[in-house]
Amino acid sequence: MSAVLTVDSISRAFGGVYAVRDVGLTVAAGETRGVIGPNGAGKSTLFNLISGHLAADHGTIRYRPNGEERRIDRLSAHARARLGIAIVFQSARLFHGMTALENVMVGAHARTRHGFLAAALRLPRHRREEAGIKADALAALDRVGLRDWAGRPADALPLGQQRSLQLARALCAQPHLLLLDEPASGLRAGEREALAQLIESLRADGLTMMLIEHDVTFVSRLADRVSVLDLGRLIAEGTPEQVRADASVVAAYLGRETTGAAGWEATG
Ligand SMILES: Nc1ncnc2c1ncn2[C@@H]1O[C@H](COP(=O)(O)OP(=O)(O)OP(=O)(O)O)[C@@H](O)[C@H]1O
Repeated sequence: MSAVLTVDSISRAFGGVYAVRDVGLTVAAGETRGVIGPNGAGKSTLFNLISGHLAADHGTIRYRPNGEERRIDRLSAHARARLGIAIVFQSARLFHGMTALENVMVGAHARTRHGFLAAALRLPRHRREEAGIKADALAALDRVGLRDWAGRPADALPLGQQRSLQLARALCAQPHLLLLDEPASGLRAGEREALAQLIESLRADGLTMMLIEHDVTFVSRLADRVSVLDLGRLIAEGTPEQVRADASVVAAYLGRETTGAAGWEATG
């Protein structure tokens, strides 16, 4: 199967300390890739390097949503978003005081062609585009099970549904590669299950995803393959079963993080 994403020897340091060091990985079309590792391993930094919210010091990133492969590591985050790379950040970034629908529509405006002037003047082409965005936003809300919440204030949603709303905002752009940074963190059991089912259904639709997750049971259920980072380096990669049996992975968790070790053992 062809690769959607090829990261080659990517590095990024902060104040002389590597957050990500010489990491290379390939994500196949339609794959769900888990990314795990102890606190501070470099997982979020890796995602920001892929989405363009951080610039790499070294290394290349190539992307092939369909057809031709291109180098994207010098492109802005906005340009990468337009090419279909969407990221859902760990912390909720909703626009308060807006409805659920408006929150999704604001995300979609980033990719409109006519821009601010046409919107400000309310030109016909803008109104047509606006109607299209609204339809896409409603479809995205429907996809995550929030269609009935479209007109309600985003702040009124429980945390689990706020996460789904962020996912809807990402899906509204019809991405080819979706990066999810700990989408289940802080959720209650029922909310986690709903989120897992949603991710499974996106996977069944063939969407290529990368998923940072601390809970090894959760990631093992969802991921085709798992990449393990520790202290900025990629220390293991394989199926969930393979990485769980990898001595260096077990050592990284047991050595540095009590909660991680507990989560690890719980998977048996
Ligand atoms: N903007 C920044 N400025 C300085 N240091 C940073 C910055 N972002 C990340 N780091 C450092 O880089 C390292 C990797 O951090 P990162 O957030 O990528 O790890 P992580 O694996 O996502 O951790 P967690 O599981 O705790 O979210 C850490 O030592 C962190 O302190």
